Amino acid sequence: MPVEPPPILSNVPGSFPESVLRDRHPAIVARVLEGIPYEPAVRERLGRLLQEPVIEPLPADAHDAADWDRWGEGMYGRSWYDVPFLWAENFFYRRLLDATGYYGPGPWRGIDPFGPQKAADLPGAAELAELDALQDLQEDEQAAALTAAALWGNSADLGFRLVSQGSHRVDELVADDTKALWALLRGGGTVCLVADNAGRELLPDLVLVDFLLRTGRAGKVELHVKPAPYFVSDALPADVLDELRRFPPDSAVGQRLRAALRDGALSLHADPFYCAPLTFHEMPQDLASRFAAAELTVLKGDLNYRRLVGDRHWPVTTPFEELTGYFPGAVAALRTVKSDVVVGLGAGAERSLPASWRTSGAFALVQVRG
Ligand SMILES: O=P(O)(O)OC[C@@]1(O)O[C@H](CO)[C@@H](O)[C@@H]1O
Repeated sequence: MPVEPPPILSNVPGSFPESVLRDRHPAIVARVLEGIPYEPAVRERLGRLLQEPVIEPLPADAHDAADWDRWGEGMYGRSWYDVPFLWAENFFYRRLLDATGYYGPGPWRGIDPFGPQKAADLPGAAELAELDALQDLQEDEQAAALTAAALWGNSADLGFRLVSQGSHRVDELVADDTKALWALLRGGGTVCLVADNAGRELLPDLVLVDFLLRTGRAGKVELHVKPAPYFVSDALPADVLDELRRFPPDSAVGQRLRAALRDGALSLHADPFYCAPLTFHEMPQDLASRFAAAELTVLKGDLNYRRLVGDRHWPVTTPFEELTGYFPGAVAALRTVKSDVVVGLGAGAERSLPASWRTSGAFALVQVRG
């Protein structure tokens, strides 16, 4: 295991993490307030969260206050910019839920602050039809098309699109282990798909799940989603159901997915770990056992990648296999590059890439450790 470089903080002027805290978080709050007519007390709490000079802990009576006391040891009372970026982002979303009363006893309990944005981004008939049509292709062509669709779907996250102007199509793969990925998917065992965003990313993910089950490449699929609203568009169990309702009643894909949920070939999981400020190195035993038993675990998205390799200043040439050696079982990352952490590239690979390649969302990677 290579020597660990320091964690990424947000206090470097002009850096990507600084821009997330300074620009993206206020934009996220503004969009939440546009979408839901929250009462004045909620609006005030959200305003105060954005102005907070130093990080305040959760109220002592929050159901998970003890967890956050532990995870946040040494963080409270400091500037949001001076603590690890991964922790700061995670706690921002937890505090946003606290401010909106998501876990409270009042009327806003269980209301997804990002719900209106997610609803507006649900796929339309054209997108569904396009993916449905893939069934007519040869199997290996379907596999390739679905990998690409699941990959570029990841560039559609709503937090990213709030501040990004560019195109959301992936232009180039900076690492492409697609062949190795499919070589691992022949056995009919269990595949864990750790999903990322709802809407335009979850749709190809679901069609991919159907393909895996339909072709016998997976005997079972576990679809892992977030237990609570997180990073704006991250998928919750309710989002999976919303998405399934988008398939027309006569869609064979939709029918098969619903049947797979009913008979257990497809199962949903929403472990609290997925909203904790931790990396996969600290995953709970239940998840570790599931990943160990799976033929392959596919991690979708930028944040899962950061949690897989560690949100640190890794040189890009750090071998992916070494950093993921601790992961219990074979693992694949399918990710549009939308933050600074990238490993597993060849020496000099960066030279031909534009300066903004790590954060533009125009580049992607498929990396596998078998
Ligand atoms: O995990 P996802 O949805 O692919 O991306 C999440 C993201 O947009 O949010 C973080 C910055 O706030 C970055 O990790 C990344 O840019």
